[in-house]
Amino acid sequence: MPAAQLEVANLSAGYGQTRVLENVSFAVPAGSRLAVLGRNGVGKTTLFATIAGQTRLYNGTIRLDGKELSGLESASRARSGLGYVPQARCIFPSLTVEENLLVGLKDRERTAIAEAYDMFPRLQERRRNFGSQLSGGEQQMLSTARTILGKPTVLLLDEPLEGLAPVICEELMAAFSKLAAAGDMTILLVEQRIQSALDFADHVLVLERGQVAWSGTPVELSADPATVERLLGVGGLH
Ligand SMILES: Nc1ncnc2c1ncn2[C@@H]1O[C@H](COP(=O)(O)OP(=O)(O)OP(=O)(O)O)[C@@H](O)[C@H]1O
Repeated sequence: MPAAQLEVANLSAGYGQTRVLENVSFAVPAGSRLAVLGRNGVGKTTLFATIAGQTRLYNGTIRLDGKELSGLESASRARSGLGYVPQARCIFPSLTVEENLLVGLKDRERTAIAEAYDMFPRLQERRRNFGSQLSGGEQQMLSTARTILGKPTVLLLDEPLEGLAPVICEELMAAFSKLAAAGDMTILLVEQRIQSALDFADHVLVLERGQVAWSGTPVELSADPATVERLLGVGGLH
């Protein structure tokens, strides 16, 4: 399946009575890469969790290639093509790397695992290790690989670089870029490492207090240090 377009319109969502997102709208063209940035607590994770069906939606629509997702359970959204790699790396610690990969596959061919190993050769080297024995970076690779084996057409990556060493960050970002270049997935990335996100993305959305505060290209954002300082709180990006 080719990459899909994601359209979010007038989205308001939160947890119970707590409203976090207010009237968020944006569209991500098929095959493109969107970075979602913002200070801590502005609602980035809530946005991804809402798209994935894991929060309370008060209002709005979420369309994947025109198909409305908002009434569907999380599992149905995944079957419709939505891949979600949450901030908390989702792996089974007591299963081996290979067993972790097989869990999602059910009756699909095992050959799909070769694609995961091709993307993350480290996982092949460690295929007999338990999830609990992996480094943070390897856990992120495994969590991402498990989602990708579901062949999503839109992929949400929530802070994949959190807590990882620079060399592992580079390895992961190179793998994500390769994935994006293959054209099968539209990728949305939440990341605190702003420069890595800007290097990756072709469009940027900045949230502030649950609303879209800025939208444009990485070049436009990099050229606007006042906006960067105001919305992201960093004095220059390098
Ligand atoms: N399960 C929850 N129940 C109630 N409030 C929550 C819950 N999860 C998050 N929040 C609140 O929602 C707001 C947005 O949090 P969210 O995690 O979406 O922000 P974020 O931009 O991803 O932050 P960070 O960069 O720190 O991960 C915060 O005020 C947070 O306290």
